[in-house]
Amino acid sequence: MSGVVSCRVPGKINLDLSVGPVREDGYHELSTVFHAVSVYDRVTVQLADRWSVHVSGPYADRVPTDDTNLALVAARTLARRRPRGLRLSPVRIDIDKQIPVAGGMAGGSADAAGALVACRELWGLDHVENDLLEEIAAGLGSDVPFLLHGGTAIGSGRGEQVTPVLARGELHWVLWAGEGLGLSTPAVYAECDRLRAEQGRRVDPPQPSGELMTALRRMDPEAVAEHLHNDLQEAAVSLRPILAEVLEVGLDLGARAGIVSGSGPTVAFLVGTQAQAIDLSVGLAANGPKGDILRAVGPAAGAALVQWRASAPPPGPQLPGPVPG
Ligand SMILES: C[C@@](CO)(OP(=O)(O)O)[C@H](O)COP(=O)(O)OP(=O)(O)OC[C@H]1O[C@@H](n2ccc(N)nc2=O)[C@H](O)[C@@H]1O
Ligand SMILES: Nc1ncnc2c1ncn2[C@@H]1O[C@H](COP(=O)(O)OP(=O)(O)O)[C@@H](O)[C@H]1O
Repeated sequence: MSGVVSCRVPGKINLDLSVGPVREDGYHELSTVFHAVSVYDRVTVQLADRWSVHVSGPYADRVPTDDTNLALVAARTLARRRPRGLRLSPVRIDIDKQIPVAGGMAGGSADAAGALVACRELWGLDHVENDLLEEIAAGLGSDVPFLLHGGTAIGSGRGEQVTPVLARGELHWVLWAGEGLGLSTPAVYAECDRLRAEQGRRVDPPQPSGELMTALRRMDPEAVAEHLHNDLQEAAVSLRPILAEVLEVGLDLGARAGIVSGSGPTVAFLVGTQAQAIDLSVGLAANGPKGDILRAVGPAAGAALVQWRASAPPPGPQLPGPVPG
């Protein structure tokens, strides 16, 4: 196969994040409820003479374009799983980055999942079934398998074991992403451990919340709001105290609940309707600490192929405007 293949992939929030003890491999045992939301990156791949990645979009300047870019790592990892004797061309990867970076929304993992799905198609790797793709995804990062699935799902183990949750209907979210506040995931887990040790807290094995599962089956925003929970929130607020203010302003403005997403610092507010989401977005923009405000609906579908073009467009005249990556 040749041409250009594009994949659309969502960001996630965690409706429940229960962090257990540290394992021997250094990871924490988790029970989480992932929820994909309608904020999407687009990952486009095409055959090229050499490996490269180019990033555009509002958060492009915060994404590495060297060998550490997770989409590039994913494509190269998949290429190593080719059948014996088959030679695969390197690819050029273009990412339209709409998911806030280092925000607890798993944008890097999303790009990795998108690159896996797009490159499998581009290279025609039909032997790579979904199970194998998931195994490769898990090796790339704990959140990556979920971004292949999307929807709402329980994550167990270190988060890489994904079981879909039956949930009908949709939830409306307003997301606040602070400018320049990015948090490193390992630093937030370490702060969580530090706070637990300082307070002498016992750490129990993590459990999914039965009440949240029931609320999700009915997709009742009020009941879901009551059972949102994140064990990393205290650590994220400890490292970025402004998040306490963001949560307070959102709740004062009428959100049913607010929660730090994953390791943060993105804050997700749950509201009842689209109209309430618009009201809250306007209120947060006017009264909240400075940040990007995004409206989203969940659950969103996971990594999905959205475009095949026979060839790359010929280089056109240089028009003023955003410079392509
Ligand atoms: C916190 C969560 C919640 O969904 O997401 P983000 O907020 O980063 O998006 C995840 O657990 C992040 O998953 P991901 O970002 O894929 O992490 P990985 O690359 O696998 O691991 C990065 C580092 O995070 C810590 N880590 C991660 C997962 C886990 N169960 N226990 C951990 O202690 C470890 O320090 C590890 O070295
Ligand atoms: N394609 C990518 N998109 C975003 N970040 C990436 C990417 N590849 C590598 N990274 C690195 O991963 C880090 C974590 O980014 P991200 O996945 O957005 O956050 P989080 O782990 O909080 O969900 C970033 O700071 C960045 O250095």
